[in-house]
Amino acid sequence: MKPFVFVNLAMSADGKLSTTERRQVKISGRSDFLRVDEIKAGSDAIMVGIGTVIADDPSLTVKSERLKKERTDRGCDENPVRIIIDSEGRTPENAEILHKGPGRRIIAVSEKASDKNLERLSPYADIIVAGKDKVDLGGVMEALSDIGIKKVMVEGGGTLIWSLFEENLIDEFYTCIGSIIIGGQSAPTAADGTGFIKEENFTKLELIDMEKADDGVLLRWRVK
Ligand SMILES: NC(=O)C1=CN([C@@H]2O[C@H](COP(=O)(O)OP(=O)(O)OC[C@H]3O[C@@H](n4cnc5c(N)ncnc54)[C@H](OP(=O)(O)O)[C@@H]3O)[C@@H](O)[C@H]2O)C=CC1
Ligand SMILES: Nc1nc(O)c(N)c(N[C@@H]2O[C@H](COP(=O)(O)O)[C@@H](O)[C@H]2O)n1
Repeated sequence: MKPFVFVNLAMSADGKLSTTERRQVKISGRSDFLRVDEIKAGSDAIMVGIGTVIADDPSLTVKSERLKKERTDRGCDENPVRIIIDSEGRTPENAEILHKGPGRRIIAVSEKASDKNLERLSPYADIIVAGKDKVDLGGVMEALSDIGIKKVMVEGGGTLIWSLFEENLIDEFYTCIGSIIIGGQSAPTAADGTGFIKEENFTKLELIDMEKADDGVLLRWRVK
């Protein structure tokens, strides 16, 4: 069993998630910020790769007081369970995600993570060990389902999302395309990694919704 998994990203009109320096940039506008807060508050868990934690130092907290209250009124923590995919347990101890706002944190590591790192991180997060070198994402999804997590929002970045597509673990894919060009061959995109080579392996999507969002457009796709 696996939870329902959806990706939400903001990308530039040329398909970039940030700059070649992998610096966090503002891509979407105010109305998208509010939409993202709503879908985050409606999720049981929110997942990012260690690359995003190191580049952006996000907190991944729910921002609106109303949405936080709605969560606590229905018996949930203010914030969804925050999950980091981090083979070696490199997450910095002072990362925002480990400190800001109440709620459970999980760091999914592989067997490569040192005991020292596991000891270092265990005061801040529950640890799931899955996979030999890289984190076994299918195994993590099963473990999440076993602890009652039904809906996972993936915030990025492109390396993690690529692996989730490759392993057919994504159900829906939402992108807010902003009205800027970032450019740069090595700037991250929505699905980096090795890429599919054969057309028959491409992930096929069905467009379920599109709407204007500020100066950009929000596209919602379902994986066929
Ligand atoms: N615009 C937007 O909406 C967003 C933009 N971003 C941007 O994306 C960039 C970060 O993305 P990126 O560098 O791709 O990093 P990711 O956040 O995708 O993290 C990737 C890392 O996760 C670890 N990992 C462990 N197991 C796996 C696995 N099975 N598959 C894939 N990864 C695994 C690897 O590190 P290890 O081997 O050490 O475990 C890997 O390098 C930043 O520039 C950030 O600003 C990020 C989120 C949203
Ligand atoms: N939805 C969206 N729009 C943008 O313009 C963005 N730059 C991002 N980036 C991601 O949002 C996360 C920030 O989380 P916190 O505010 O710290 O909770 C982070 O992962 C960014 O990469 N998203």
